[in-house]
Amino acid sequence: MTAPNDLANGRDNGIPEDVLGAVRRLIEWAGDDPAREGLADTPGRVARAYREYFRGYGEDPALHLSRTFEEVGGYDEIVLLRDIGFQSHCEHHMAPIIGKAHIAYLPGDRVVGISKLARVLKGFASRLQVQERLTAEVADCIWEHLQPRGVAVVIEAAHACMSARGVNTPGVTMTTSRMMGVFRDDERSRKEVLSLMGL
Ligand SMILES: Nc1nc2c(ncn2[C@@H]2O[C@H](COP(=O)(O)OP(=O)(O)OP(=O)(O)O)[C@@H](O)[C@H]2O)c(=O)[nH]1
Ligand SMILES: [Zn+2]
Repeated sequence: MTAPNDLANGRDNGIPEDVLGAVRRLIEWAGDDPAREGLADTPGRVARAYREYFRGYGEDPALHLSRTFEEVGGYDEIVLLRDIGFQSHCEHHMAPIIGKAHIAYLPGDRVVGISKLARVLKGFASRLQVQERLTAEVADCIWEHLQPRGVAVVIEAAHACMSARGVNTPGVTMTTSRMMGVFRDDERSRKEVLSLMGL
């Protein structure tokens, strides 16, 4: 049943009743009363939050790399976007993964607007993920669509499924990386990009 307040404000229009019902059932299963005043609008809020968390299923991150430009004054060194904060959700527990990414590439013929690298990250992060796949998907997408001479992606993140449950160990971060092209093949380039990342 749709909660009265949700009917009044109409914000749950378009959210399937079985989705609202599933959240109500989870609240009940956790031990609370989904009909009490403070929880009456919660299924709608959760459903809308899911739309935000998982908006990545509705987008193709590669499209962010379709607008490139050539005129960069002959610049042919590393381009690095450092400390890009992001959040995702682990596919095992649907718990938050919160961290930062460093994304670098060595341009070939074309460069991309720098915000687009963060958009690619957010697109893949807004899905159920494991950190290894997120890292690989971001690197592969840039490699394939920008055709640079090298790509380096390093992600450092904390997993709420480790800090807030299970092994209950806050303060742990996981680091993953994917190096492609010169950053994989050439030791000096790899060292340079890692040093620019502050690693
Ligand atoms: N490699 C990897 N593991 C992850 C990631 N996110 C969560 N995990 C782990 O996925 C594993 C799932 O293990 P299971 O034994 O199936 O689940 P569980 O019984 O809930 O495990 P615990 O978390 O140890 O309680 C756990 O060890 C998590 O820490 C990730 O991004 N990468
Ligand atoms: Zn997990």
